[in-house]
Amino acid sequence: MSDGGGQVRQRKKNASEGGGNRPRKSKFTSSSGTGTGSSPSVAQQHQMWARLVLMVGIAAIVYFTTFRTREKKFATQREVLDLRTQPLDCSRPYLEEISKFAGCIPANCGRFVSDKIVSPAEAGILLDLARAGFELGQSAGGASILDLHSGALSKGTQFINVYRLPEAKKLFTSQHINVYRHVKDKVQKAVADNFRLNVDALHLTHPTFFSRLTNGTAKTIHDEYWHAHVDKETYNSFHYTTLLYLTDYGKDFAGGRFVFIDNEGKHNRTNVYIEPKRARVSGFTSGGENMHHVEQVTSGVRYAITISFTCDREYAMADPKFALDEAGEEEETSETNATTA
Ligand SMILES: O=C(O)CCC(=O)C(=O)O
Ligand SMILES: [Fe+2]
Repeated sequence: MSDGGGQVRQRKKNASEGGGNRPRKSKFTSSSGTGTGSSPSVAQQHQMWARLVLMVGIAAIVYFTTFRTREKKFATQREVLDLRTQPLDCSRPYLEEISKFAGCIPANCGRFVSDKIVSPAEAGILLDLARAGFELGQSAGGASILDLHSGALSKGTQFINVYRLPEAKKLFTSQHINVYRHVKDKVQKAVADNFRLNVDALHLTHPTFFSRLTNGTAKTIHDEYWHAHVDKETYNSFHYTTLLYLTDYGKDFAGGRFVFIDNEGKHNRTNVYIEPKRARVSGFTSGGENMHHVEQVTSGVRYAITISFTCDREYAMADPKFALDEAGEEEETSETNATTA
């Protein structure tokens, strides 16, 4: 303590002596190399460091108390969930729109996850179907889609119509078709039950598609699957989104968790994670209350199906016919939808 006081007094004295003599003093300092002139003393350096550390500390406290991201696990890989739900307030635009559709208005907006709607065997059959489909075409980047309704299949940097490929005839068996329809019906019922809707007021809509995600470098915008988005904004027709996972996070692939981004006020957010698991179904209202993204896959292959529903009859879509027996007819009527990824 007393040393410090002495130095302060000494500095004051030096300063008053310095007066109009600065050039001479600085010459002396540089030649002697003692560092007593313009270079800070050790005590001064300590003081500077202390101030810097204090400032960084204060900045860190301000940052971490102002911008906070919490993390919650909604469904982990190890759990086997009958049903887990999270009610939420609907976003205003979603509520305004959905209010027009009697029988299709949710009791609450929100989200659910269940491992009991689809059996692992059914998911296995759909995985075989997906693998067989993606044998015929894949994106040059990390995200491929196969839409069995429109026939759209990623190929290189474009989309082709899978139903125009002769090989497709052998691929899609009646077992595949039946399981696909049955699974869709069960998922539709689960959405109706969870949000207390009239199941007949809910219609399958497009795009409903298989996805295959890898860590491949994105070649087009369709490969960039990891951006945060609101489904109602990305796909105008959606009112309820469901996802059926066909492969396992942590076993078949790394990364690739599904993340809801819950913004609480301006600076606080909670990331709510769903770890994909074979046969796991998640469902949620497609408005701004359920902003989400998919983490980038870092290794392996992630397969899932996005099954989407609308309340608007105008956007309703029939089950896929896989009408390969009437291929000629299909070729003319199928539209390649290149906007799904
Ligand atoms: O595959 C997923 O987990 C989510 C995909 C997605 O966000 C979407 O299809 O809109
Ligand atoms: Fe989405």
